[in-house]
Amino acid sequence: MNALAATNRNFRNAARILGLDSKIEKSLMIPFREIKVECTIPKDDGTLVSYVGFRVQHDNARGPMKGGIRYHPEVEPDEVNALAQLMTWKTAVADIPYGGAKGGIGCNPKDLTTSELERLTRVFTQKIHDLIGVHTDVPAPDMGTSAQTMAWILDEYSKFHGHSPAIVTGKPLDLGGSLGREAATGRGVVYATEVLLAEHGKSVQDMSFAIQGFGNVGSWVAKLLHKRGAKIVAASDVTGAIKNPNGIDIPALLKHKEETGILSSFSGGSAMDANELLVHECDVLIPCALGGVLNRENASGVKAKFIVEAANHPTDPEADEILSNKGVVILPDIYANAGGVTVSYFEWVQVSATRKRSLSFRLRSKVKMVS
Ligand SMILES: NC(=O)C1=CN([C@@H]2O[C@H](COP(=O)(O)OP(=O)(O)OC[C@H]3O[C@@H](n4cnc5c(N)ncnc54)[C@H](O)[C@@H]3O)[C@@H](O)[C@H]2O)C=CC1
Ligand SMILES: O=C(O)CCC(=O)C(=O)O
Repeated sequence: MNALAATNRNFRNAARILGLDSKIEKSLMIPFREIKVECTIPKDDGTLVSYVGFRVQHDNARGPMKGGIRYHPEVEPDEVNALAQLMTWKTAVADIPYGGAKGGIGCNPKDLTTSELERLTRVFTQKIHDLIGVHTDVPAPDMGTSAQTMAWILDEYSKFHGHSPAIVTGKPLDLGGSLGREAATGRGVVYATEVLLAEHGKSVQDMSFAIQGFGNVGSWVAKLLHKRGAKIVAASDVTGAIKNPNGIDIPALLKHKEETGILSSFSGGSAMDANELLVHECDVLIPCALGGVLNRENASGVKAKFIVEAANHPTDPEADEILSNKGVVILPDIYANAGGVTVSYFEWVQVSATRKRSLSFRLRSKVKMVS
């Protein structure tokens, strides 16, 4: 199902349960602003290449709009709209004073060199700089982007508006980033999983896990679960999947991935088809990659008793219904993965407070010099 249709359907159901006024329901389904920009850059060999960049600002009733920037070939308007809407609900669930936004560029970052990625990020920032702002819309990393991407945005934005470290979160520590932001989404997923299992009289040590996606979120989830003594029986990324019924040695897998870039060639498990991971034998399935991966085609084959949505909207509404009928417990994305945006909020507050202190210090020094 189309990502926006799915998100709207879930929202309409929630609105009905809440007894939300139909006029408010309608206004919340229409985004505050949708931005679409052309981003043309010279590649390293001098040829020009054009991409389309998006930023959807969904709602700002509770505070500045907040959400990641994704670089992925499947980035398209409906998907970004859906993700922006989810950010509004997520910041409300986490009770942080933000609204929701999301952005992205339809590109494959793996096909671009570092300097091409830098040029693309800077051009995108030039196109949107007057529509984002420290108190209006604050981007962060998402799939295919990182602290480095945020540093480029910060630098480019600051050329127009003066040094503005609070314009992005998830930036490098040297530029005012927060300790723990990189791990925060995965850590939040693990805390949420522990609470969910405890409610069912279980603990992570008793359970077997399958993890789809081994990037920022998936690798932190795996690392932290493994540290707690959980058994991870399957893991995947875009290059393939591996399984080991006795539990994968996660630190060794992380090292292997860093050295080779290929998860499925790890000798501590046997390779399997990446799609198989979703229907692999396990107690808890944690999708940490793309949206819509659980759908009517594969939902009936899911063996897990619990699904923790670390990715955004990994379960489409048709799959939701099939899984619920099977008694599978699903922990929704807007709760399960809210650790990232929560630490982003702390980073934003810290850097804003530091900037205010340093401005008032500079002002006091000037007054002193004058007097
Ligand atoms: N980074 C963050 O702080 C947050 C991320 N999320 C969500 O978590 C998910 C993952 O984000 P990140 O880890 O940041 O992205 P990332 O770019 O660091 O990692 C994505 C991972 O997914 C894998 N992948 C891509 N296609 C796949 C496929 N077809 N099958 C299996 N694996 C595949 C990639 O190989 C990579 O390992 C996304 O849905 C994102 O929106 C949610 C909240 C915050
Ligand atoms: O940290 C942030 O501001 C946004 C994180 C994000 O994009 C998400 O939670 O999906």
